[in-house]
Amino acid sequence: MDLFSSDNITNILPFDGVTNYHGVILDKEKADFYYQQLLENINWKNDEAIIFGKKIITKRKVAWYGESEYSYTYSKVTKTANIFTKELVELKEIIEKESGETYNSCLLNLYHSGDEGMAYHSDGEKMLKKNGAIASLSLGAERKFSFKHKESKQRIDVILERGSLLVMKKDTQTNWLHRLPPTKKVNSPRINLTFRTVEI
Ligand SMILES: O=C(O)CCC(=O)C(=O)O
Ligand SMILES: [Fe+2]
Repeated sequence: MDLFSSDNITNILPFDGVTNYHGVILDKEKADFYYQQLLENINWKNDEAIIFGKKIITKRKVAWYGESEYSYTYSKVTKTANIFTKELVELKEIIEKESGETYNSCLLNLYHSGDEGMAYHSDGEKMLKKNGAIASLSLGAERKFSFKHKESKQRIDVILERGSLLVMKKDTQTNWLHRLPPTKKVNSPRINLTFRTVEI
């Protein structure tokens, strides 16, 4: 396999958006190294969200990092970002080079097993740069990821391999929802990093 080549980048969406799957961009050794580092050194917290007016705590853990300690609102709860660690700066540089885009923040998700996932949504928070690229790096267990068109309801599935990069661009968030479906087939953890641009 030719790592770091741009030959095999494909837009997995048939229309109304551009979402490029770059395949595996980190070799096994690097993917394992960063997975372990992030598992140990990230300030993981159970996510809080307000759903139908009630505060809920998710099993999945999350963490927000950025270039400064900006405050942000996610799932109707306001929090403060952590400052990028050395490993996150390294990964950001690798991903910026691979995707040809820049980012100033990162949302990390830790799914302990296949029981944990994320429901259909699009990433359209007000603070996010409109139509800015969102680059998703997957570490640990391989999981299925699904898109659903908001009108036609067409579904597109992709397997996010360990060390792979998926970049959602242009009007993807306007026209498509995405989710990480729970699965009985996976019983080991996965870490996902989504690099984004927030307007501070
Ligand atoms: O875990 C993933 O692959 C995606 C996470 C996601 O969609 C998000 O954090 O907005
Ligand atoms: Fe998302």
